[in-house]
Amino acid sequence: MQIKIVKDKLAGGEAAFEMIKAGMANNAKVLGLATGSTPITLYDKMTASDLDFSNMVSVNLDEYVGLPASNDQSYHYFMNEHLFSKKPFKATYVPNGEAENVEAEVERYEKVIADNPIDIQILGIGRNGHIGFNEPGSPLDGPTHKVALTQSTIDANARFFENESDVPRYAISMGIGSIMKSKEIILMAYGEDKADAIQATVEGPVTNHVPASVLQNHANVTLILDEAAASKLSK
Ligand SMILES: N[C@@H]1[C@@H](O)[C@H](O)[C@@H](COP(=O)(O)O)O[C@@H]1O
Repeated sequence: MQIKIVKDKLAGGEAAFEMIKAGMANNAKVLGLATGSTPITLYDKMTASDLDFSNMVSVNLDEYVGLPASNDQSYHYFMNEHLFSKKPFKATYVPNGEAENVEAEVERYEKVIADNPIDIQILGIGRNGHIGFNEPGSPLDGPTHKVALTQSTIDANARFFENESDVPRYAISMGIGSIMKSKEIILMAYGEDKADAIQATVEGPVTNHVPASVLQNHANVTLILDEAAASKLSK
């Protein structure tokens, strides 16, 4: 793993942007995209730039089950708000959380990934080490699947909803196996809330108790961290 320590999340977004730009100059065509607060500075940088994404395809990691795309907490809404409404892409894919048949949607989405192999995957990380919505205990080689969110993730997301009971309990997520097929992976983490997860990801054993630790087995991973997120690393 390569580790880049940056001053703050603005510098982190810029560093990730430069890597995407270099990847696109090197023929990258498919970006794997993430939601959460972490990638916002990257998306801001992308929308402010004159880099042309109209030949690029994007494939998002995950979506809540049961939230309509019009709900401002859905990941469809988030992506439109922060990126897609401002930067045209050739095609953008996000799992359909409103699908009546979730199993069929999971299969359709895995086919989307197979048809659009991801060149550069952007990741954030949950406080418990989850990537996408692959919670601790997820198989390290699994495909897209329906996930029951853990209480820690529900609690972390509760601040965005009026009541805790409004937080969705399920999501559709790209599997860890699907993520690991990406040619290049950029994981960003900022703030001391993420320090334990980053320490376990980088220095702990590869275990599905810390899903991000599997990235140790990937040949091309860069972690972009601020000082606080990197503060528990031993070197
Ligand atoms: N499914 C998303 C993840 O993709 C994201 O990495 C995580 C951390 O969010 P934040 O970046 O807001 O800390 O939140 C959610 O669980």
